[in-house]
Formats: sequence, C-alpha cells, structure tokens
Amino acid sequence: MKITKLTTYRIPPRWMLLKIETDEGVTGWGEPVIEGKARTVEAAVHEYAPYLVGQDPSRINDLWQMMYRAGFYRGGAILMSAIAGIDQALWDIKGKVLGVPVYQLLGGLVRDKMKTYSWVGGDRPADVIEGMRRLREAGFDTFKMNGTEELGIIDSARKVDQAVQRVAEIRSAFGDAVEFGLDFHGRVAAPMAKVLLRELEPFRPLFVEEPVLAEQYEVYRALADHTAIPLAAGERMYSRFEFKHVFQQGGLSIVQPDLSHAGGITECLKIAAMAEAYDIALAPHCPLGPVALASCLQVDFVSHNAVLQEQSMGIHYNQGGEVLDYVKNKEDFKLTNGYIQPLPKPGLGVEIDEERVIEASRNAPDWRNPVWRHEDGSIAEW
Ligand SMILES: O=C(O)[C@H](O)[C@@H](O)[C@@H](O)[C@H](O)CO
Ligand SMILES: [Mg+2]
Repeated sequence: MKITKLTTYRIPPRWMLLKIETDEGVTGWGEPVIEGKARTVEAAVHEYAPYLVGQDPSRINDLWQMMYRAGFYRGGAILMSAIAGIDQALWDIKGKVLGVPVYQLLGGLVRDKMKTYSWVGGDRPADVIEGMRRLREAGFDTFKMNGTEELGIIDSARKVDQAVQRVAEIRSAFGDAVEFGLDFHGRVAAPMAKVLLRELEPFRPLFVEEPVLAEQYEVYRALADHTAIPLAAGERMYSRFEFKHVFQQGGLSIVQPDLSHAGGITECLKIAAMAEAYDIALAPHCPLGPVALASCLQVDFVSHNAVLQEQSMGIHYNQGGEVLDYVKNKEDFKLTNGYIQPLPKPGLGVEIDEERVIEASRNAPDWRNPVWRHEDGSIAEW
C-alpha cells in the first residue's frame, strides 16, 4: 500500500481536518491544527507531503521519525501539530486495514469507559453555576472553567476575591457533588499564582491548569510545594522532549498533552508512559473536533494513568460548528453520566461525513483568539 494524496479542509468553528488517501482506496483522517494558526499548520502539512507520498502508510514509526528528524529543525506548536494530524491519519489507516480500533493495536482496553469533563462559563468565566446546573441534568459532575479574567503580574485583592468568590459560590451551590478544574490559561504570573492557589485551596478544586505559562515550567515545583491543589499543564508542550524537563523537576500532578499538538498518538503514548513512571495522571487536552477527540480516546483506553478527558461539546469556542456536526457515527460518541465507551469502529473510530466537511470548508473562518489588554493598554495574556 502507498500514500497517494494529502488533502486539508479548514472548517468551522476553527478546526482543520486532513484526509490521507492510499492506492488501495483506504483513507485516514487526522486533525492537525493550532487554534488561530490553521493556515500555518496547513502549509506545514503540505510541506511534509513530499516525505509521505509514495511511502508505505503502515510504517508509522519510521514516517514519524522522518518527519520529526529529517528536516533538521524540529518541535514547536506548528510542526508538531502537523505531525500530530498526519500521525492520527496513519493510525486511522492502519486500524481500517486490519479491521480493528487503534486501541486493539496498542494492547487492548485498560478500562471499560472513560470519564470526560465539560467546560462551563466562557473566556470571562460567568454563569458557571447555571452552566453546571444545566450539565448536571445531563449527568455531568466534572467541569472546567477559566479561573480568572485578565490578571496583572501583581494584581489587586479585588481581582483575587472575584476568582475566589466564583469558586465559593460553586461549593455553596453544589457542595462536593461536583468537581471542577480551574484553568488559569496562562493568564496568571508566578507571583499571583502563589496568592490565588493559597486563597483557592479551601475550596478544593480538582486541579489548577496552566498555573503559569508553559515557558515558566520551572515554577511548577515551587508552586506544588506551596499548595495541595493538583497542578496540571501540557497543552502548550509539544513533545516528550519538553515534558521530560517537567517530569525530572516535578511539580505537575496531571499532564495534558494535546493529541493534535504534541505529535499525535505515537508521541502522546510515550508521554503517557513517561508520566505513569512518575505517578502523574494523564488528562489529554482537547478543545477541538471529533478526530482529535477520537485520537485522545485511543490513548485514554490503553493508558492506566488516564483519569479525565476534555471534550468540547458545547464549549464557548464552538461558534458555527459542533463536535459531532461532521460525524456520521454520532451514536458512538454518546456520553452517559459524563462517561464515554470505547469507540467500536476500526481505526480512530470516527466516520467523517466528507460531503459535510467539503461543504463547510468552502466558507472556512480564520478564527483568532481575542487580543486582550490591561487597563493601562499593555497586552494581557488571554
Ligand atoms: O483547556 C483548554 O481547553 C484550553 O486552555 C483552551 O481554552 C485553549 O487551548 C484554546 O483552545 C486556545 O485557543
Ligand atoms: Mg487549558
């Protein structure tokens, strides 16, 4: 079998899908994308095409190493997202050729179902109580929200109180019937992370995500010594060569590699295994589309330390497109009390409605995240 063609489709709300075709009619789908830089990743995917067309798609490991190493420069959000989507599509092809879900190729199921969580609130966390109330009716009990709005390197007691008050209201509304992660989203600098973690600790959030920016990873250790709240990060780390620094120095209780940013299934499996050796939990990041989610689930179902899966159904980013809009086998993505069953179909387990994708790609948005500024006009982390 030989790879014959790579086709990319940028689609609403802010995703990109990749179709890899072969000379035996088997096609695989991937989701290579960086939110806000879809066109850049698209260019990178097509720059990898000459390395791939004519090659045997079953040799995933060799193709992965070739894409990662043969171009001299390596790593980073764009190249690792391009490799991620290509890797996903190659695993999809392999599973379809052999007639089994990818997890069967990775040693089989390690659990019967996988717990997921839902976002509540939006960019500026609001109405989180109402959001949780609504999702609890659908059986969810685990959520994530942004922990703050813009926050200065040093900021006011009022801003801290706003963040704490929101969390206090959750606990007074639901007690310990809900769990929630707080995503600091890189908005919080080290000085304020210490303050917020101390003030939030009595309300026992399940985790605090990106407590500081990924480029400040050296701070994780000090923050972890300062709080009992489990610290989580990983969506802006792109390979096991980045994660290894975090494993060595400690500080994270949960790692959140993104299956569409960190080199795909081949790389994230290795990150998951490294994390397990350090007793660190895996909770793949996934605010994206159906192929990204399906790829996450393939890793979740073979990783002992997988504890939670982000899924973006109803997330505030999904304006103009929802996770299952482009999926034919919607029933396989059913969430029951927040849990999802292993995807039964061969490959990644997602049957893409290609006509819908092609139609939607005709009017692809150029989504970008908002540019935030502080009161003084300086740029704020979004
Ligand atoms: O935890 C999450 O889902 C992420 O922080 C998410 O909000 C961002 O990755 C966003 O997709 C960037 O455009
Ligand atoms: Mg996040």
